[in-house]
Amino acid sequence: MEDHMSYLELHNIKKSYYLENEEFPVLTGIDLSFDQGEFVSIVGESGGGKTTLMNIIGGLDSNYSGDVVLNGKSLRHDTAKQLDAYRRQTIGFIFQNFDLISHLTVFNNVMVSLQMTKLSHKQQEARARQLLEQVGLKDHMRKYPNQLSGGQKQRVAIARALASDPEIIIADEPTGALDSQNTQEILALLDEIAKDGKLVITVTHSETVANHGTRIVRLADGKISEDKSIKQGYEKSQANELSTHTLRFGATLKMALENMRYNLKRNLLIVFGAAIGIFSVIVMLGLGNGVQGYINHEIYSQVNPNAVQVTQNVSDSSQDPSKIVMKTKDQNRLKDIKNVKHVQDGYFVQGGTQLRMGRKNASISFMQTYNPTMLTKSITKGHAPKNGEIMLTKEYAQKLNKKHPYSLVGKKVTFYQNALNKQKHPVMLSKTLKVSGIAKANTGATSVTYDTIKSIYKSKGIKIQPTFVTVVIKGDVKNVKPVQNKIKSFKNDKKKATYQITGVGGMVDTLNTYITLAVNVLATIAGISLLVSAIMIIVVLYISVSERTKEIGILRALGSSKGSIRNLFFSEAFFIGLFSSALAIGLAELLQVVANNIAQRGINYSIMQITPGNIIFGFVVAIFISLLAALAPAASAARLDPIESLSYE
Ligand SMILES: Nc1ncnc2c1ncn2[C@@H]1O[C@H](COP(=O)(O)OP(=O)(O)OP(=O)(O)O)[C@@H](O)[C@H]1O
Repeated sequence: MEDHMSYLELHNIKKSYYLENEEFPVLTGIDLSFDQGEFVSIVGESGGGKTTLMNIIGGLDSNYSGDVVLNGKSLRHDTAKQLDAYRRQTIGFIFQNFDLISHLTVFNNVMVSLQMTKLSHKQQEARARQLLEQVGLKDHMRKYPNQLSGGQKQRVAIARALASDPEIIIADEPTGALDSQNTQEILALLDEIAKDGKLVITVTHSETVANHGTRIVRLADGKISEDKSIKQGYEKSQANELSTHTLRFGATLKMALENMRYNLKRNLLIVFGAAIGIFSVIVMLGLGNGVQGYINHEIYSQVNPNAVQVTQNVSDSSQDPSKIVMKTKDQNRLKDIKNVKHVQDGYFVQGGTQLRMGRKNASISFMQTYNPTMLTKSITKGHAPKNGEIMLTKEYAQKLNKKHPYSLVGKKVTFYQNALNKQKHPVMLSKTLKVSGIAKANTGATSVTYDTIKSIYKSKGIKIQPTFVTVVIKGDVKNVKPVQNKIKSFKNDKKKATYQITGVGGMVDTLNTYITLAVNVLATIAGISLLVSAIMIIVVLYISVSERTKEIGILRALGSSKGSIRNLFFSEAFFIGLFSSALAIGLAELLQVVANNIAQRGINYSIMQITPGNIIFGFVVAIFISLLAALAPAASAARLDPIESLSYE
């Protein structure tokens, strides 16, 4: 009859394993009570269910019948989160095979547990140092587990188990892998812990270990066959467990970094592989900007971007000449558009034009009135035509003077033009004009002023009306597009566009649309390598999960929640994304320097222009894709069963 309540009580614990519906009972009704200050050894034949019982006591297994009661409170109804907290705070595990995390130093192995306590970072470090000194590892803190002897590894495990100052230490064959010398030392440490008033429960096959404790419990056929006290238990501890929380995101980030550093070569390759995709996308975007800029630069060096030529939209090719006239009504409408400075009359002279100078002739297929779309800087010699003057392209000037086309500037030429008069009779117009200047080869450049052409026609009684107008736009080039869009938006009664934008302005617009399209297609193709990168990251993370199954089991035993395990892999993916985008951007910038250097020499223009927006885009896309790729592997890591993970080889 119990007249007092023990610290830890097991009530009628039963557990069976099932293989294809066949029941294998392992524990068939265990009743035990333990108190603080006891050092209990559980012995029994192999396969007798000792480990199974420890997993139940340790909160790793909740699939049993019966009850575990801690300090009067049953674990039965604890949620998964409460069991995590129980393992973190109340239980310290020590395993036969030490189960240290191989990519963390001795110090950091202990820190993993301490990071789950609410101590400040300073206090955590101080406690890690103090615990390692306590187990005699003062000089080995910076080593990795594979640089330690078996006995030393087990001391690290003990220091780690003590991190949160838990009340219960569970040691499953803690000396099973050790020689007799080390066994003695580890037993002495466990005895110390019990003396401090903790409850130490070990599973053992060794009589030496069993005789070292205060009590021996024997298991046979799933039941307790013997329970004997060999020594008086120690005084119960006065110290309190430290309060804890699960592994925080900052800690998982740090662990992910340490893991990447431990497998440096492999991770560098992964980062490099992932960088290729981002690199090609950024390069494509940068080249797109550059090519577009270059083409616009080339075009705008010959024409004025702030002026657009507008005609009536005569798609139905009707021969009615009155339909192509830009009437006052049209002009006023255009003048009223926001940012339009003024609208200027223009006239196309098509066919039947001849120039004569001395005995030389040049026939001109197309000519228009001089207007502000032409840039004065495209005039190589002389100036724009004034009234009574004509500007020639170099091509036509050469027809009149092959050797010295520029010598024509200032000379007189006779202009002949076939036309129909009011009575529809052919007449020949003629007028002597002075050559004002020679412009770069460009069809629109052979030109006279609107007033000049008007007066030439008027001399034969023919009245002309503007066949196009030039709309001049105020201020910045960025005002041009809205004006163009507005012009295109006017509709006639057939719901068709009333006007058409002709000349280079319209062409630039179309060209830019095509370039943007081409760049997007290329960037999408480059994006396919992003997909390859993403698949690679998924594969790598799955491999990482299976490689680190044991580590996941250890972390779960130490009390990390599923969420922390998930975060561990998200952290790793985050770094892969971050580092690969940084590498990709670095490489792209480097390529940009080289490419622009070459381009400057060739075409005098920086052909690759990576914008800050492109860089931010690269970072965001890389990290987003990496995190997306981590979704499935991280979830599968979090789903792993802690007991199975711990026994994973
Ligand atoms: N996941 C499992 N599925 C099926 N059977 C299991 C599983 N885990 C353990 N067992 C079985 O339950 C029994 C008890 O196993 P347990 O590991 O608890 O024994 P043990 O007393 O710790 O043995 P040992 O002293 O050899 O370590 C064994 O027969 C084992 O085969």
